[in-house]
Amino acid sequence: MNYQPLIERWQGTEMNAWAERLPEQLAKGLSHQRYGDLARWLEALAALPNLEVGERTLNTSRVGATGTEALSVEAHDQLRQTLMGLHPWRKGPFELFDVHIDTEWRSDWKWERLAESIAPLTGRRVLDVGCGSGYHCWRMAGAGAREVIGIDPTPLFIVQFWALQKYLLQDHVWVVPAGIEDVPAALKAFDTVFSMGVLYHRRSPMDHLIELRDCLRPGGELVLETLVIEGEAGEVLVPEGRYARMGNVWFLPSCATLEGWLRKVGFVNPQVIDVSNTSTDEQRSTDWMTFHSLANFLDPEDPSKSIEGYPAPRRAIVTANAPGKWQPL
Ligand SMILES: Nc1ncnc2c1ncn2[C@@H]1O[C@H](C[S@+](CC[C@H]([NH3+])C(=O)[O-])CC(=O)[O-])[C@@H](O)[C@H]1O
Repeated sequence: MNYQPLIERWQGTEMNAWAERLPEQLAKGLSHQRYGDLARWLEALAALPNLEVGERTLNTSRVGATGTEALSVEAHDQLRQTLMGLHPWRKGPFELFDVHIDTEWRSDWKWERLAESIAPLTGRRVLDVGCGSGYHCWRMAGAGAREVIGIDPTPLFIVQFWALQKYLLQDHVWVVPAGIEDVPAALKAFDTVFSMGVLYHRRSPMDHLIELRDCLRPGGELVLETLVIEGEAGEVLVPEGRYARMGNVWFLPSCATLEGWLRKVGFVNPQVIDVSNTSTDEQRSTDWMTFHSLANFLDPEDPSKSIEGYPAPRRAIVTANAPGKWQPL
């Protein structure tokens, strides 16, 4: 997990402030003292076999790599077992040398819902906040982005990213162990910023939107995906306890409320590009994520409700622009 090339790439550019902070963030975000399982995950990473890659696919549903020739049964099993050592795999799917990593989420479905409705990523510098193991980061690179930086504070996902990167070898795709609060203030360096599945985890949604705005270059595009409720402008659900078994869920606005929040903090032209109920086909337990999943988080008598009696998960994707005129890099 060598971040030195990224630091060198950023030095002396508009990313310099982050280059200076990154060593400290890495030490904190990948600390063996804080994360007891890290040593085991790093062992799995080191045990991945060296395999010759024939083709890499970044712009299809199953992101991954194929070999120049079929793997032996033993090599296939070794790869599968080693990758299984990084359980749970939540975001995907991936396919490495015929090993299909059937993740908890069909993240490709989310990508399909937004890909045609966002500003083309060609040549853009992109930030993906809360990127997990980086599934969407590779899709962004596959769509032509010049540089993709994912951030996620969960160290297992960082190790999963490096496991995939061993075979995908993209020098313009990085996942950094950091939260949005670790991005230097007012960086204004990204052409497109994605925040998907993060806003409802933030105690202060307005502050999150402001942080996202301040990552963007003038006129840059925000792609925001979050849980919403049906309702009018001004309506918002703040679940008192858990929501769909998640403990850290704060604000679920209606789409109209969310658009109002975006305008209030200075975004222009908010557009709802998709609203979908999450199905138990999209989020489910698999061999690669054996814990409970959405089906266990819904009311067994009435799947239109969460197990706590709130409306079942429904997600909206909204785009909006930072103020100003966007110019290509
Ligand atoms: N402060 C933080 N800053 C950044 N990320 C955070 C923070 N706190 C938690 N996360 C990370 O945000 C991700 C949220 S999942 C969305 C994944 C992907 N985007 C998806 O849209 O499929 C939720 C979902 O399943 O919807 C997790 O990987 C956390 O570690």
